Amino acid sequence: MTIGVVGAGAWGTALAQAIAGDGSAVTLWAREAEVVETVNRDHVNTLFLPGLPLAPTITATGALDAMAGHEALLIVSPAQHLRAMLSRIPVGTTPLVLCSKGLEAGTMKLLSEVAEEEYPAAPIAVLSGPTFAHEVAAGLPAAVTLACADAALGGALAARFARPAFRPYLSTDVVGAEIGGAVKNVLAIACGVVEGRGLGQNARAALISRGFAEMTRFGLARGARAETLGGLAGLGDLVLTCSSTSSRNFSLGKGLGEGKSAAELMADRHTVAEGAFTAPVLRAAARAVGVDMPVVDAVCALLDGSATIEVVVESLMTRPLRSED
Ligand SMILES: NC(=O)C1=CN([C@@H]2O[C@H](COP(=O)(O)OP(=O)(O)OC[C@H]3O[C@@H](n4cnc5c(N)ncnc54)[C@H](O)[C@@H]3O)[C@@H](O)[C@H]2O)C=CC1
Ligand SMILES: O=C(CO)COP(=O)(O)O
Repeated sequence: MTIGVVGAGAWGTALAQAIAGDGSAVTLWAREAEVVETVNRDHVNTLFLPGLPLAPTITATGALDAMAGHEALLIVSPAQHLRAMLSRIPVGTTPLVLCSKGLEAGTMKLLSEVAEEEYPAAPIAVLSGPTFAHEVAAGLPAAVTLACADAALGGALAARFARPAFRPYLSTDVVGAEIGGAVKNVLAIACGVVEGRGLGQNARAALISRGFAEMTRFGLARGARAETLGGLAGLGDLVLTCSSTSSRNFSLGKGLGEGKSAAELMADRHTVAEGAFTAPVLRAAARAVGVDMPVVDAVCALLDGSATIEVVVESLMTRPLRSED
């Protein structure tokens, strides 16, 4: 099965590197000419994954036409660019493995719904889980959820991607795998705020736990399975990104906690903090299905500057007492 990877940010590059780990050829589409040049000439992605030597069997291209003819395509564009990217690729019936995390602004759609709209004949899979790109690219052990409604295709893709240090677990719950990855980015911002403002380890653990309750409520309302949300793509990724400044979302929250504005923190960044884009979409999507997500609401208020951290913390802590489930 020949593999193409669309999007040469940190994650697309790390996935190409993992797949090329057994000597496989991988085609990597990059938007930036500098990335195409340095990957092909020096076997390094200077812009998004500097300092990590890449396999020589990775060939970068700036031509989307070159992505035709692969047996599977991994799509790793930022969520808000995914539809536009897909519309420019000759996909046809090629299986698409969605590796981005987010919801589409405007439509509130899951990325699998966007892909299905663009290419109704292409089978869709989702690869998601606790995976900092630099660790995967360095060959450190990691495990992911590989979700595909067609279990046989999911199994074939998982077998193609599995490496001694990269272990996919199978699922048929595409919706659950996607919702886990999209929601955890927003919750990671909240945990970063706790860190930046010095609100303590207890508050962070409470946020992870109550945030997971929100993820579960929303996920179940949208048809996800509880086991998926409690697995690698949900709880696993939530724990990872809520605990480390290696997470761009956590770091964004930390900056907010230190008193900087979202506009200041988002200006000039060339890497993506998906949670900032997902938060208002998720708030609207949750309201549309009648699900209460107070932590997500709080993150939205901090991002748009409509409430201070003190107000947000007080309102979370003084909500009417309720049962935990
Ligand atoms: N970095 C990580 O550790 C992981 C990232 N992801 C997800 O992968 C997706 C991509 O993130 P990264 O690879 O980290 O990106 P990145 O932050 O390293 O790089 C930014 C990416 O955005 C692309 N981009 C910028 N403007 C664009 C436009 N107008 N149209 C299309 N593409 C554009 C750039 O070419 C580049 O590929 C995100 O959804 C992220 O949540 C998932 C797992 C791990
Ligand atoms: O999704 C990720 C790890 O699984 C990466 O998290 P950040 O986008 O917050 O860096």
